[in-house]
Amino acid sequence: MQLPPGSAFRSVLASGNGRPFSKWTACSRALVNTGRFKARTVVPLQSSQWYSSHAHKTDVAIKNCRNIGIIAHIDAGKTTTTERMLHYAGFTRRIGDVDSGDTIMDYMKQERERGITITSAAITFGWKDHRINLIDTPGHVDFTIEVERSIRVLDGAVTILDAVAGVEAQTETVWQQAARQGVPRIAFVNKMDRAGAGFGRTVREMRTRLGCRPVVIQIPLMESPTGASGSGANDAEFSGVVDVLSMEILRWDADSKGAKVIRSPLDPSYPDQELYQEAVKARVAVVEQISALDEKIIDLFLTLEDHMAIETKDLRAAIRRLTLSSTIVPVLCGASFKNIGVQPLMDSVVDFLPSPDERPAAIARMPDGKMVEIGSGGPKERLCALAFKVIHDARRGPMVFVRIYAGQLNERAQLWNSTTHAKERANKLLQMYAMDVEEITHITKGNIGVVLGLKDTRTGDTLIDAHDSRKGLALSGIKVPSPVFFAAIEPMSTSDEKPVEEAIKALIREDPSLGMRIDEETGQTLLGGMGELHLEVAKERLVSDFKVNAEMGKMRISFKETMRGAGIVSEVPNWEYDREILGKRGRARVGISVERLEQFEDTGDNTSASASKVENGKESKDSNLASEEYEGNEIVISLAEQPTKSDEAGAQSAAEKAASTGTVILSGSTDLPIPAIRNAVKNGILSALSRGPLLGYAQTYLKVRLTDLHLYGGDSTPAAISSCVSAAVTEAIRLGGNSSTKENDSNSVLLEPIMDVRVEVAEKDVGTVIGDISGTRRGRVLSLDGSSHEASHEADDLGEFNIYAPPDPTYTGPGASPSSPKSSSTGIATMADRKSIRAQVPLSSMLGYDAALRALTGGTGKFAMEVIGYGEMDFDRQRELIREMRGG
Ligand SMILES: Nc1nc2c(ncn2[C@@H]2O[C@H](COP(=O)(O)OP(=O)(O)OP(=O)(O)O)[C@@H](O)[C@H]2O)c(=O)[nH]1
Repeated sequence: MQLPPGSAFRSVLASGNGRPFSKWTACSRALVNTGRFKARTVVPLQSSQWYSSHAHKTDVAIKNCRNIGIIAHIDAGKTTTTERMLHYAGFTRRIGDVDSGDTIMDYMKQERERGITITSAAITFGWKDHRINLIDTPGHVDFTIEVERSIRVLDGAVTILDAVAGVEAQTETVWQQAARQGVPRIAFVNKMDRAGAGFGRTVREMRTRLGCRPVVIQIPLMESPTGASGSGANDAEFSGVVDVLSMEILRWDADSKGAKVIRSPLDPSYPDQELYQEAVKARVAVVEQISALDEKIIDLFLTLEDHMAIETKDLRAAIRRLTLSSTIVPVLCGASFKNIGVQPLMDSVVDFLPSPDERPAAIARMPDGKMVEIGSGGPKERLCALAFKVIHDARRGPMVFVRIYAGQLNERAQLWNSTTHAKERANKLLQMYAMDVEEITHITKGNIGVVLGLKDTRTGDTLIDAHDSRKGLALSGIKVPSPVFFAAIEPMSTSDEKPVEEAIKALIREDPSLGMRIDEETGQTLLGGMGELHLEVAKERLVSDFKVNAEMGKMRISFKETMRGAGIVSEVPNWEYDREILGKRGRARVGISVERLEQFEDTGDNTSASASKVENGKESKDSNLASEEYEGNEIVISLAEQPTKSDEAGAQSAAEKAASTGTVILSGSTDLPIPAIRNAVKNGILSALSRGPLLGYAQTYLKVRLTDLHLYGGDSTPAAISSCVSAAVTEAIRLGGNSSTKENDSNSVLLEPIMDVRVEVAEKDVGTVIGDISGTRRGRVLSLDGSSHEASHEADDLGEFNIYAPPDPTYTGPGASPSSPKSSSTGIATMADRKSIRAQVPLSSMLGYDAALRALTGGTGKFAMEVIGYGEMDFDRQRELIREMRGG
């Protein structure tokens, strides 16, 4: 399948599971919306290490900050684990229960109703003198930008896996998102109490399906409640963990709801010798795995010559080093629901995940186009913050979640939004806790907080000090994919039109992956989104949160258009525009060239491979100051004024330089400054690209270059320049296209969204599912069982890394350790003998796939998918679609 190079984004789209993703909720928003918002009312809860340590104060040393997120598959236990974290950190008096819907995180209406996470935010709690900012990463794939934006501000991630289900399709997807952004990860294998739990199998799957180096630092403790015969007993249950670094047994006191952790040494005299021997085996494995990767440990090992003699602190320090560099992934286990294993997980967050200053410096683009590092300039560095989330609050206005990359943000600071070029004022600063909201005076570097009072700041914008001269400084923001679905939003009456439009704008400010445009033919307002659920929720929010009267029409796929034939260049060297606009003459003359960008063959390499291709492209474009990317198009406007006549030699060399760099020397006369002209040219190009000639869809994969510009003094207003450029671009596209390959009377072609699909099915269903994908659904199967995936993962060279995975006592399905002693009658084998199919399929063929897959697999199949770009539609489908859309 051909995917042109501009397919820069990879947005997650839809889940193949009847029930969508996570419930971990934007408690901040919920608190506000439900009147639980209590500024200045932080009530210290008793026995909290957090309050006693004062780690919640805003001035916690940066080395003691952790900005982390939990990434997981649906139902893996994210909410359950988070509730325990907050409780054990002393931030909630009681543990909320997911199943009765009374968790801290479960307030937002749509989330309660649908049981999913819609928005993401951050809450702060303390653990062992550290301040942990837990940033929500919603799992539902329709809310892709939520995931991207939270991963963008994370310094580290906890991946929760379900011990019964193992690595699932969606785990892979979110894992890859974190991997693409180089976020260090630790793993927690949850639900170890369930029959069919397979810790060892899950660890092996991490190696084969996630392509990482899992290092097991805990093994499950299985004990008989009757105290019968240790871990080998038939009635053995999950009762704790063995810390193989410290060689200790950890049990949780049920009376204190797991708040008390009881540690006891595991030494050669321990009665359950089977457990002791397994723990020794695990520790030996850790030492061997780490010494192959870390010089300090190999040196220690060569000196001590004993795997058991290397001290815990040395091992932990090495694991930290290797986790920070994303070389290994430490693996822990537990059962959050049974209050087992959460505190060591919190310790691991502190011990193994990076502080903000241990992460590579953030990169920002200076107004002159140069890329610079932000945050490495010491304490005096000026403020630079990224707005990573906007929540609309009816009473207080927008709440903007920011992460500070440099300097400090003070209450009442005058700010400059260098993305929208607008002045802003930080009226109030807030810190969000589990149950409370605290008003604070400042937010320091590396930290996360909420700003009130910002009027025009949107998700992804960069904020700097109002007096900073770097006015256009932009942190590499969150890439916003263009919507792949749209639906008409119909106000109920004319008096509802304005409120509906305003409400949609507010929604888009919160969630830039929504889009709005007006259909020129019907005059309808079209709302675009990343999935059917995404649009449905947006519509519901319009009605319930914004109280507007509107209905939503049928959802449709958002196609794109482009010039037919890769590499084709179409030029309009002299496009003259001379028209009256509102009684005033408008004139300009431009030269434009439009090139259809090269296509590349997506080999089905893992996402990171394709993403890196695009990233490389972006880097090279970034170094060309005149070039910008818009929705897969490249726009090149390099403009220079005419050199003055008095400097003939200078004029000549400037002209030569301009010719060699492709810079256009402005001719004619004008009073407009170059930036204003450039802006007018850009607007003209964007206007032409926003509607294609076939069905009016946005155009993509085009490189549009300004090749000439002549202005006629006062007649060449910005509006005249834009209109002239727009008409020239449209003409170039009309003339372009490869006539030798065109199958109809147009030089343009329709493009459709192409999905990267991961399907998990039982082995017996593989043939049927593959047949369906490659037949009816017009898809291309890339791999079976993640083989190509593994080869191209971030950890390309996993070398001779030997996996250690303990036996799985309650599991005997395929993939179980040979020594697994017991069998399971839970039907889990069907889950475990599953195969993973990876394919590329047009989105239009994936509509309703959830039900179809269930029917094909007797309800056991699962899938996840993300958009990887747009592919050319075949001629018959294009003709059919055009006929349908144009009404015959
Ligand atoms: N047996 C068992 N069940 C658990 C455990 N942890 C979570 N659960 C259950 O698993 C289900 C999902 O847990 P959640 O905490 O809601 O998982 P989540 O990842 O937040 O789920 P979504 O928000 O739906 O994506 C609930 O019914 C929990 O009670 C565990 O350790 N053991």
